[in-house]
Amino acid sequence: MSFPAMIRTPLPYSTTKELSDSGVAAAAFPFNYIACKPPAAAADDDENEAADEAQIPTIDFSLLSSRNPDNRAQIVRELGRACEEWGFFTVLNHGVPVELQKAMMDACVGFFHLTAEEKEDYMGRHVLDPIRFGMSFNTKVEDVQYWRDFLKVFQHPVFHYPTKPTIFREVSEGYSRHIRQLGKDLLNAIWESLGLEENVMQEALSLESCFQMLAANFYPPCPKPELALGLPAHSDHGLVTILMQNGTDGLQVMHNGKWFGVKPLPNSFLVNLGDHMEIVTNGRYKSVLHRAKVNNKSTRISVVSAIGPSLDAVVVPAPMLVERQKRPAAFRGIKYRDFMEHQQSNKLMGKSVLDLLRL
Ligand SMILES: O=C(O)CCC(=O)C(=O)O
Ligand SMILES: [Fe+2]
Repeated sequence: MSFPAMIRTPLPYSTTKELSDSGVAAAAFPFNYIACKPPAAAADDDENEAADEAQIPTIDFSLLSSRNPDNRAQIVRELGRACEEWGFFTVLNHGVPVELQKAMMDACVGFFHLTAEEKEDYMGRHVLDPIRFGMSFNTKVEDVQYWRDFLKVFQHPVFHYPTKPTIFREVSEGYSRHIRQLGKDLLNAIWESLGLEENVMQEALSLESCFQMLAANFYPPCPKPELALGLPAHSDHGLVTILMQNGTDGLQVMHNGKWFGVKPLPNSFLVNLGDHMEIVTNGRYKSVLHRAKVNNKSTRISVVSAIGPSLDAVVVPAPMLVERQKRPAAFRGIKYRDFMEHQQSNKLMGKSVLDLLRL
């Protein structure tokens, strides 16, 4: 087995895009980007990646507003099953205009194509800063860097936007409103699937001032995709995450101990449950581990909307569920802001932050 030549000193590129565009990593792959074992040593992992065709649950969102109560009851049951068995599903007929999705994707592309100097305004910021650009996940604490640039923008309860490209403001304002409504409708159906009352949950999580963040991920072509990762295995911090991507695949979700490659259906959103869903349901609906692979052919872009409780909410397992499950609360409460800050300031590692709260 031959290892590629490796660079051991830090590289003078301020973004992953610049590094990819430069072509230097093709000649000598930078040592600090090696996140995976070389293929020959990773035979076990490869076996785990076999099952791409498996059916990820699909939810026809239009049935949630059906006049026929049997249709709604049926889809709520299906949603509950998808949450319980996968923590991950595809949403079809979601009502978000396809032109708006495309415009949002284009605005994100426009941002990543700004010069490194223009993006630098948003670099090196605190993890709770409402607009933040960076590479990898958190370069301050990581030994391994991930093959990714990102833009994170807080959109609710206060709407923020980067000033360039100028179209970003208008497009992301409309997109965030549609996605927030989709998220709220999904949450209400999820509460219903558990027999929880909408207004009780609304109050417990202060959902009128729910936190919403847009994270745009830019994974440029990587000359050694088998050695690098776009993002390592992790769960998201919020309640639900709603994801769209450009035409390039790379997302994998963990299901029954195996990695599943996700190939989204046209005009669909992928939804995964976050750690706060696991906390509030006392472990009944679990957050799902996922990761992003990279490839050596084309840039992959994912645009991810995280929807969570109010940043000031202290989330605990819903008392009604705890009572019904006849087992004690499995998590202690923490303010959502503190949870998020902790996750974003440390190395991204599986469910490491949620694990700290287990009782
Ligand atoms: O790029 C993807 O598909 C996943 C992104 C992701 O997991 C995240 O931003 O939290
Ligand atoms: Fe994620």
